[in-house]
Amino acid sequence: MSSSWQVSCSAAINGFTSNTCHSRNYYQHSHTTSLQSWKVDRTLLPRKLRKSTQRNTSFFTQMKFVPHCSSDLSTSCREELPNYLAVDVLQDQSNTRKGAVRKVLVILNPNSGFRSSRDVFYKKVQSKLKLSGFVMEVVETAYAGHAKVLASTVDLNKFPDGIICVGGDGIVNEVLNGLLGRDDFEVAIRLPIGIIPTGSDNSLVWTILGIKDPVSAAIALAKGGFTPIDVFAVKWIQSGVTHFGLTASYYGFVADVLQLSENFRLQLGPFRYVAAGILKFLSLPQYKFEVEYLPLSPGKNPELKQQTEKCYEQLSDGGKVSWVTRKGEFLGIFVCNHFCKPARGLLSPVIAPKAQHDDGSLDLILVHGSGRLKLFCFFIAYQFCWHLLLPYVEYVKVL
Ligand SMILES: Nc1ncnc2c1ncn2[C@@H]1O[C@H](COP(=O)(O)OP(=O)(O)OP(=O)(O)O)[C@@H](O)[C@H]1O
Repeated sequence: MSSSWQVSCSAAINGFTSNTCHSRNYYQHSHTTSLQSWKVDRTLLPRKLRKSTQRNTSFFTQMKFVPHCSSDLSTSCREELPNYLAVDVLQDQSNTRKGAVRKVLVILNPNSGFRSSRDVFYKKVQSKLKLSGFVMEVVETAYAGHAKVLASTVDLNKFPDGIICVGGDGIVNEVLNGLLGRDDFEVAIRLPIGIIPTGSDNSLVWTILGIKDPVSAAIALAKGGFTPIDVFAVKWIQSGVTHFGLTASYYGFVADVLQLSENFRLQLGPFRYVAAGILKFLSLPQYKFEVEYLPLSPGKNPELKQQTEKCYEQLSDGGKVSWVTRKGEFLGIFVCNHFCKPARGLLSPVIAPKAQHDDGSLDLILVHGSGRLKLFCFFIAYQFCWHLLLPYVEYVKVL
């Protein structure tokens, strides 16, 4: 069986954000057959959108996205961002200045993580947001995909200041895809997305802003500001379906684990990943992929020279950048938009230590080979962030 997909990165997000090292900000592609053959056809539209002037101050992300048009991307994204006034989270609501009122839709997933979203939001977060001027309409998701439907149909005029997601990376990803799937996506993508992390992992918030508890997230939201984040797109060529993401796209072992883990969500909650990992490890299939990628030219960023050297040698003559092909057995392929730091775990290792969430490129990690021993060594090394030193691991920045 073969599948083909295309990745394009044609946008950036300003503000804060959405997740995954696990996640659903990441796309999970996997097969359960013993031998997998995938054709990977990736196109990354290289323009970076301008960033918010207020950075790293909140969980609000504001997207500016122009899909599939590299030429006019920069001009299409020059509009000024809404100016979020910083307010004191402790101020009394009666003193809230005119203009500081922020009307937002809150999408709450009651099933996220340990299913504590309701408790966390109503007991610890809501009052703080109210005090800082948020006027909220709260909708609880009733089924998987509900957040996407809400984001794709919401009246943008009713909630001009954004959507706050109370949940994990999956909910954020649904909102992202809902907004980008609208007919008026060019307007919708300017809507900020905020996150109150109550999910299993919330890698996006943790990685990019260093915040993992909901109260800190609420305070960050109250303070205002944006964090720019690139958006990448994964297009399944055969079906024509496109998914957007902020965190990563996984293929091979990790993708299979994420997929399998969904079977244990109800029983195990966040511990489902460990159970699925052990099961998949014990029944490890062989994964065979054909990957084509466009390495980032070292000329564009001298600091990246070392990282891309290996691949750059393979580029064609005349300074013309060409695709690099890798074919064979892989334990896994990671395509990361940020360095992917899991919010849980003792050592908090990162998968792609050089990945930047706002640099207009993706970091590709190819784990060559097959077999449990190699996989075990990879994950042990990963715990100490030594995995890139392994001879069968290739790391390259790609467009
Ligand atoms: N009411 C619901 N019932 C069942 N599934 C839901 C419901 N609401 C949302 N979902 C699904 O649950 C998925 C996971 O939700 P979410 O990301 O909030 O939590 P999580 O998986 O615990 O956290 P993380 O994504 O950080 O690991 C979402 O992608 C969504 O499709």
